[in-house]
Amino acid sequence: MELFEIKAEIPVFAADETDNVLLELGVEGWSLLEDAIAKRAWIVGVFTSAEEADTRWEELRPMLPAEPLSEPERRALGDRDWKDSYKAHFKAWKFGRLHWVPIWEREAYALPAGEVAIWLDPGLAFGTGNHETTRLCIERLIALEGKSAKSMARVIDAGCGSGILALSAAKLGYGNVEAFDNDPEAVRVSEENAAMNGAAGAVKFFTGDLVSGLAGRQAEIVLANIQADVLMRFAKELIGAVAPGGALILSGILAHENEQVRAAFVAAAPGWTVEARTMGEWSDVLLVRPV
Ligand SMILES: C[S@@+](CC[C@H](N)C(=O)[O-])C[C@H]1O[C@@H](n2cnc3c(N)ncnc32)[C@H](O)[C@@H]1O
Repeated sequence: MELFEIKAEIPVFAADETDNVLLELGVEGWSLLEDAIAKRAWIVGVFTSAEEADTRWEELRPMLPAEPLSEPERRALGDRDWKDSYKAHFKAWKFGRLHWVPIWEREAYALPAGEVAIWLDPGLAFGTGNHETTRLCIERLIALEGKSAKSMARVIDAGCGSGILALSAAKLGYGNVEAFDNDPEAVRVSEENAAMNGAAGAVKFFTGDLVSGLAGRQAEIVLANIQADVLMRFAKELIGAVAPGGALILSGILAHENEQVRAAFVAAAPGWTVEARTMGEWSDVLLVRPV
């Protein structure tokens, strides 16, 4: 059965109210999509024909609590289950000798000899690598290769989402990788992804937040791709988890937030070196603790 998606951006301040309207009206076919990091929201409908999508949009539009920011975009999803529509957004990509590939492309994917694939099904967890915030972390992780003996170095992935960063670290040869998320569904997805990559024992995934997950732990590399305000709120815990000589990679930071995040961490970790880079509208911060 062919399906059609209709998608309109709405003001993020109206996201909760829009969700309530959908619930109260009991309207089927619509859902709310939020990007908490980018602070954007969309209303998305999936219907069985383009005409139905347009009719349902005309019915819904007057009931919305706020005007959409633009006219809706329409596209054919093709012959697939709508629950799997997230798959349309995940495209294989590579950096250095690592490739991140949707698991449903496993049979057909041509992996060059000597290169390494990480097969992923992110499900509803964040982390395909198609987002700049993940790529910034991966590029830092690869740039840090060779700075410490990987078999000995410890890695912590705070806010692991699909497990992409932790699994990448394991594939790069880091021998002691731990990863956690405060969303148990993300931990479940990460464990499934680990199993798909034959890395079930290579990474310890667990449910935890930035306090419980970091308590009593230190690593040579600590990765945290979480939004800026959360990073700053838990700066003490993140800094405390970095071993002497180790690195803290922070991402999920909009470029215009970078200065504020950097200032907060420099104040909390005096004497550490700090650098930052931007990718599109996103940025990272790398802090290195003196030995
Ligand atoms: C932007 S995603 C990053 C996922 C993955 N690490 C990546 O780089 O693609 C942020 C993740 O952090 C988790 N998260 C948010 N706040 C958290 C907190 N206080 N403690 C632990 N995890 C948190 C979210 O559930 C989400 O899975």
